[in-house]
Amino acid sequence: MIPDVSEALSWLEKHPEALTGIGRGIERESLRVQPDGHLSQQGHPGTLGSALTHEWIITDFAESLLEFVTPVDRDVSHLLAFLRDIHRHVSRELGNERLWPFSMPCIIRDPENITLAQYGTSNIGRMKTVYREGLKHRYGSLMQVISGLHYNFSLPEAFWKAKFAEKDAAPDKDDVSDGYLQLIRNYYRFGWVIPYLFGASPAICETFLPQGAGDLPLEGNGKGTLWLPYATSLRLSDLGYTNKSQSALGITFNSLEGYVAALKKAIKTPSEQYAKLGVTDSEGKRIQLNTNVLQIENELYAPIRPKRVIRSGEAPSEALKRGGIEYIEVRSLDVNPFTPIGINDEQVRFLDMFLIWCALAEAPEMSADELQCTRGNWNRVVMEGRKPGLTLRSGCGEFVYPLKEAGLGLFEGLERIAKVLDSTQEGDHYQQVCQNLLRSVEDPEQTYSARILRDMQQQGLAGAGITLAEHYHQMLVSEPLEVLTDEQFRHQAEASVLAQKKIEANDTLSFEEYLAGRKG
Ligand SMILES: Nc1ncnc2c1ncn2[C@@H]1O[C@H](COP(=O)(O)OP(=O)(O)OP(=O)(O)O)[C@@H](O)[C@H]1O
Ligand SMILES: N[C@@H](CCC(=O)O)C(=O)O
Ligand SMILES: N[C@@H](CS)C(=O)O
Repeated sequence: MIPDVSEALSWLEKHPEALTGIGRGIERESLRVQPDGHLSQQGHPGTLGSALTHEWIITDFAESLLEFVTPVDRDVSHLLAFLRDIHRHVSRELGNERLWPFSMPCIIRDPENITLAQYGTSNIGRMKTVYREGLKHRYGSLMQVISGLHYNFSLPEAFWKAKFAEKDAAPDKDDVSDGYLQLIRNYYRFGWVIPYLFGASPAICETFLPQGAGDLPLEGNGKGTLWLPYATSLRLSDLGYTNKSQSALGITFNSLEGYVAALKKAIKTPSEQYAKLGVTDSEGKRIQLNTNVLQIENELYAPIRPKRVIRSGEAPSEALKRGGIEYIEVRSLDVNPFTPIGINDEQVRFLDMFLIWCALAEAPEMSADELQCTRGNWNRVVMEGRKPGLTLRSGCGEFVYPLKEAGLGLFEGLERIAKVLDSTQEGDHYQQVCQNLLRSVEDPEQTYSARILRDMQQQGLAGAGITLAEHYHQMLVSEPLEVLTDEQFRHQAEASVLAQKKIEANDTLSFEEYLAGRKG
């Protein structure tokens, strides 16, 4: 089931320089909650600046759903210190509010109390809020306040030069795009290892399922916390931040042209279901940007996305067409509850190794149906990944491969990559991470989901969340800033407010003209 990458590994071992300069960026989401764990009803704190234009501190779906974004970084410790400084600064500005430490939301009795994120009166600001109105009507606000941790990753030019060394010319943007598409196809085939190791949403609050659990064999503590005994990431299940109907979009990753064409088609294809909602409500207020399957390209909820930094007004797919794939966005990480900042050094280093492995392993082209078959392994892992003897499948075949064997096979390759990565710097951090995570492959009860489930069963999800939120708050507010300064945060907040005002002052089109002119 696990492809043999020894040939590719041998060229990598000859070119350790190919792994110097990996680019990384993190987006961490977290709900602002009241001390009792209920969702904040306050607006985005003014001292944090504008959520529309701030470089590091924005909001996702809801006014209370913070999102912290780090710039690209090539040093793991600096990246995590930057992210921690953002958490330290924001925590100091929250007053009696706290940052929810889990992916699955806290106690939300009435989803109507979830205020959509507000971005001011400019056309782009109004568009972002109408987009969220559409998400609310299409998927419901409860799904949209699930918090994720997105890991952005790029390989250095030296990697592509070594990989395409047999070509007489230096690799061009099409070679690099094809290399990232190979990585993405392998991510669909083997990325289930991420929720297995790091999934941290085995439980939910019963308020998350107002319509009930259907035929899911959920267990509970009789006090509002529900779980599946072997679940790893309900966030990635059909209960969570996914949309089954999107599998019909025919998105494939065999060529960049094919991917872009399918994405552009999806934002132009009317949806009968969403047409029934209408574009405006009975009072003429816009309730979605349009009635297409995807309102904008961001609405494609894929576990991984090919990306290029966009220019002002450019759609993500247009940036990809312009310059090819620049980096990839891994969207399958739950918020890690064992650290105040949602991700730790071990996860960053594992992802480095795994994504390099995905870029090396052979990855035959995959049809939309074959991509859909890979969901089978992901669904098994998110719903019951820790079940003893669980089996996975290769392609669309039978479920005959024990997860443990597949995991051990994968780690054989990762350990060779770890040695190359460690050879480029001090210490044996990457090899240590492999050794530590192998314990979770051998024993599912060492995984993140097993560990946090025990806490949630004992204290209840809300109780465990409130305790952790308070503990992390006290920790963060007591720590001095490490790589940023108060002055930089003050400047960022002021500059973001001025930038928003400038956008609002420079609008020339009406809102409807602006929407009509948007490309994605
Ligand atoms: N070359 C790169 N390599 C690795 N990470 C990158 C690279 N370029 C940008 N990033 C990271 O990607 C992330 C981009 O996040 P940002 O929210 O700014 O854009 P986005 O993800 O396109 O927006 P949205 O979240 O609305 O889709 C940042 O963390 C940034 O550091
Ligand atoms: N909150 C979503 C991501 C929102 C977005 O698409 O950026 C998640 O859980 O990952
Ligand atoms: N970030 C999510 C919710 S706003 C999206 O873009 O769809």
